Amino acid sequence: MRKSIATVSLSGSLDEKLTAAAAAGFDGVEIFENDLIAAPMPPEEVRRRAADLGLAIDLYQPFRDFEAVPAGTLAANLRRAEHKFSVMDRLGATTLLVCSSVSAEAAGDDALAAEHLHLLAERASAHGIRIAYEALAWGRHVDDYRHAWRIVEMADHPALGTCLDSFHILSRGTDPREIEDIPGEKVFFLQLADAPAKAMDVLQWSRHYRCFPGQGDFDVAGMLAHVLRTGYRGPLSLEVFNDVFRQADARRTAVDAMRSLIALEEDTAPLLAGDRADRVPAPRPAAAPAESPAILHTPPAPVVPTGFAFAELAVPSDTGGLGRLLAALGFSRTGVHGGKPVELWEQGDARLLLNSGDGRPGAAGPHLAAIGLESPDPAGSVARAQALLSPVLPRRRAPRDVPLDAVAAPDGTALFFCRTAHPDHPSWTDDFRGVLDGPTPGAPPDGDGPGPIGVTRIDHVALTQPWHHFDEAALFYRSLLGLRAHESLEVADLYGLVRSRAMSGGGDGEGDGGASGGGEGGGRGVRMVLNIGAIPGSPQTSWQHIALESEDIAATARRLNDRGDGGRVLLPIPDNYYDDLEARYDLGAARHRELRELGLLYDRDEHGEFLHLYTVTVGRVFFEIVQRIGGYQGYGAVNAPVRLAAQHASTAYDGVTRGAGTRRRPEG
Ligand SMILES: O=C(O)c1ccc(O)c(O)c1
Ligand SMILES: [Mg+2]
Repeated sequence: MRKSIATVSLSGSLDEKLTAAAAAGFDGVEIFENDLIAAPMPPEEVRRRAADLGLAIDLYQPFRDFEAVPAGTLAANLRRAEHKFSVMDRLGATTLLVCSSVSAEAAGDDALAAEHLHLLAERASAHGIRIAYEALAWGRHVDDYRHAWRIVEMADHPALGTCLDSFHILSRGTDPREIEDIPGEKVFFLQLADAPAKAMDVLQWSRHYRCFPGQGDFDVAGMLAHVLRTGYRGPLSLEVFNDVFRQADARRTAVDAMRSLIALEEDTAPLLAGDRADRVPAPRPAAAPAESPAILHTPPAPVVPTGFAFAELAVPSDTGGLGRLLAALGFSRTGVHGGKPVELWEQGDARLLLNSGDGRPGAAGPHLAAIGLESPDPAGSVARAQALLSPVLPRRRAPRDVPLDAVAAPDGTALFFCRTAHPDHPSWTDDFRGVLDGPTPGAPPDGDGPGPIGVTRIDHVALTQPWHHFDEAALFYRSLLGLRAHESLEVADLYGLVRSRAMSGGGDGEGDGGASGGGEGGGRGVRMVLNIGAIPGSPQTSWQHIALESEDIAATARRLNDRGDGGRVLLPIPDNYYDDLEARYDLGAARHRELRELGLLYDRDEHGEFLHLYTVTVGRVFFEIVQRIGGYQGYGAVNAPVRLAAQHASTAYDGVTRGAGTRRRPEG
């Protein structure tokens, strides 16, 4: 369907807004009056500029406090309207949004409101203009779309219709099903916005917290399906008042906005496809056939990753402290790239790349630069990513390298789509045939490392997003990879509150813990966690981490401690944590003692239990080792505050000594 965006949703001058909307592929815009008033261009030039950019001006808005007023005010309001009509003539805009009155002068008199709107529509039609009447959720007398529609119906003028706005409908919990009682040709406009669930004044909620569909808690797709069943075929237009978007880069916001509409169409299509023929309204003269879900454009289907191929860490110049940490954690250096300073480290099916040639300038030590995802169809993954407007990275990194498909996530992380060691597809691991320049650090002279500790695979990867790009990133990863988003959590840090959202998918046992394995490539799917990053200048740190799976974490922890590595590389957990754990759960004295001695953290959910431990941090990165027992679905978020506090107490790891401020740990 045609896609539009209100200029109020983007930052900058009117010209910057139009440019950004066009660059992101929008077909049209709603011009918000304040944006025009403040613009140095006359309306004719705005019209030309929009036309040059290929943008239609689909709506001019808002016209406020018009209806059901005393006679004197009505005369003044009609005069005001005539001025707007002439501005619209100059702009070439043919639909004016009138929002329900908030004025104390307005009467709660539907017949009077209808009479006045009829008058307005009559004046508008002389200019070839249509009036779209919208119920604001905080309108003085009209705050419900059904009420606005009753008045429009009563006014009965061909140039008068209604404007539906998902925020006003869904914020108040109004039943959206009655939308289907409105004839599609009387829905003159459709505005879409999502919002996070909040118990607050609806006007403040609307003006500050709206977000793009898929980024909040509303069922926007469900509402859109109702609207499309009326036969409405006008634009899908985003009208998002949001404090962050008002400040953010307009071009980036516009891409985020477009991605959200593409994903919304995709989410809505199956709702319409399920329509029975007898539920589809008879086609109305002015409307396109309603039975065709093909009106919704859908991108290539997601190729859900079946697992992690690798995680790539950028390290400043030599692998140093991080290499020693990996060796202590039982990884072996098994290969080096033929043409670049990139090492492959492995343990079980967990593969890590240490790239010392790709440090981002100014990056504070090692950071997670790329994620390799196992894809049953790497080309399909890239096609999906492109359809969702993610930049595709150059396909071949060097002439001899195995071709690897990769795209850039909004946070700069590169996502590679891999087919590891599969007969039909070249494997990226073939690039790692270079000659190692010595044994794994910490290894005996002839050995390849101090030896594995039972790590089997990457369980999940946690990325930190700048606070103002969190919703964008969550929508990106979820829609691109076809993952299911879990509930948003808040975790207390010593110096802040970390918002955290997990997403997962692609496992054979998805939804029941994914513990069964099997499937293509033994895929158990991917789990990712997005955490909100620190506000610049805050002592909170934007850590990233890689969680590794062990099938027997107690044995893993014991092995680390027995060889003296535990005390060096593990994050110490305070005794207070274990005292509290004993109060919360009765796991038996022996088990409590073991958890305390080994420094393991514990959680459980309705599916099973979770045991985990953390390493110290190198640069921005640390590792977690986890064991999921019986299909536990979470991430141990309840323990994150203890981890964050311990991390603040522990200084950066140099590969030799543990940081200051740490406390005793059994050394085996
Ligand atoms: O917040 C407002 O005033 C406002 C104005 C116009 C709209 O379409 C709307 O949804 C809200
Ligand atoms: Mg609106």
